[in-house]
Amino acid sequence: EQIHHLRYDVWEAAPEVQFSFPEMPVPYSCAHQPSLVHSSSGTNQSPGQKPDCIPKVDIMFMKTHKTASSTILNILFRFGEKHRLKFAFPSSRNDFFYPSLFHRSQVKDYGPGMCFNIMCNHMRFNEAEVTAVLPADTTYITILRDPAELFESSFHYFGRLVPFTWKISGDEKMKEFLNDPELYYDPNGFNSFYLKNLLFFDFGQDNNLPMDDPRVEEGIRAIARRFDLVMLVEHFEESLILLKDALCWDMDDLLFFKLNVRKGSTVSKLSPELRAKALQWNAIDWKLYQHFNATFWRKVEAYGRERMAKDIAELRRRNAEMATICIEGGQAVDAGSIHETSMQPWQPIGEKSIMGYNLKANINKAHQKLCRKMLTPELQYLTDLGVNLWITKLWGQVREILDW
Ligand SMILES: Nc1ncnc2c1ncn2[C@@H]1O[C@H](COP(=O)(O)OS(=O)(=O)O)[C@@H](OP(=O)(O)O)[C@H]1O
Repeated sequence: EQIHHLRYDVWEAAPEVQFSFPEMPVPYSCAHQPSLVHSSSGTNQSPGQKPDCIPKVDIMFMKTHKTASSTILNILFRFGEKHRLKFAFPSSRNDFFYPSLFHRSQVKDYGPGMCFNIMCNHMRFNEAEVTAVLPADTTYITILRDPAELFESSFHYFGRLVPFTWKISGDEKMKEFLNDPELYYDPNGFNSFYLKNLLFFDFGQDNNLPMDDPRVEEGIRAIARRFDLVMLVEHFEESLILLKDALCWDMDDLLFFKLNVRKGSTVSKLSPELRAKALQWNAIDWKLYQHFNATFWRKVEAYGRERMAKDIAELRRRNAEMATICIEGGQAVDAGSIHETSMQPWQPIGEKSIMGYNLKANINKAHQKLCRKMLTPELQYLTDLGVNLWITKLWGQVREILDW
């Protein structure tokens, strides 16, 4: 949930300032290690983990759009707090000036040689700049979603920020668009990337390439080379178990509630025909998804199907237990029914479709803090972690005044 249109109004109005820094690679982690030393003594090991398995704390999470990435962010925020890690955050807003390509100068408090452990906010990926900020052995992770579902979600969430959609008539705008995309789509149109190959664009690639352009394959290969783990929304729990394995984490670290979920009535059903059209329209993302779908299942295979099933059952049991402990009514509710403003998620323009949670009253002391963190939406959590989101807040206030 972002404020991308402001990028142009506020930031692009002034020429973009790109500082140049002396090259100073970050050779090793700067983590505070007490809790890790503790776990390496074997007292905090998950069953099935090697005794010398020390949690990895240097992590780059490429936060793609509409891919359950806010749920993963919440997991990373809690992990970072638990181990007192240093986040490379943006300043003044919740993304690294998306959709401009990432540059190290966008990192809050950045200076040459500075060491950060976790980078996880929305950005347009730019490998050379990202690797300049993080330790050399950082683990790179990301998540993809079926491009038809992603397109549907993005059309709902960002459609109004893409001016060429304004001329689409009727109630079923997405269907209308997919029936003849070329009639409406303008590759140079403002915010057009939200509606074509958004994943490929997020990875810093050109989302308008024809399929036979060699840069499509090259782009996919570059992502495969850089990322250690590519998760899939459709197999979210399997993805988390693979994450636990890749990072030597505990099951405790994976507990989550689904965040940024839309109410069912605002999800447009994709008929098989419409789904085929959405995949054809987002053909690069479909190729990307298929590639990493294959590597994903090879990883599951290597992990062991039975072991995976056992771990998923355990994760589900633990999550259900947490829902009973933390959530009033045990599930997400519409924005209008959320009592605390600090639990209100950011909404798309002109909508109140994103659901949120109410904390249970009288949660036992041992769980109070964890429950609140698990249910706190991204913007509020970022503020709690010390990011001053003045641009985001200003935009929120403008919207309130205009009743958007
Ligand atoms: N755990 C889990 N499993 C499966 N799906 C999940 C999960 N958590 C969130 N979601 C769905 O992800 C969509 C929100 O994605 P993001 O948080 O990445 O959105 S954003 O780009 O940060 O705005 C949003 O999809 P839509 O509801 O289709 O819009 C969420 O419902």
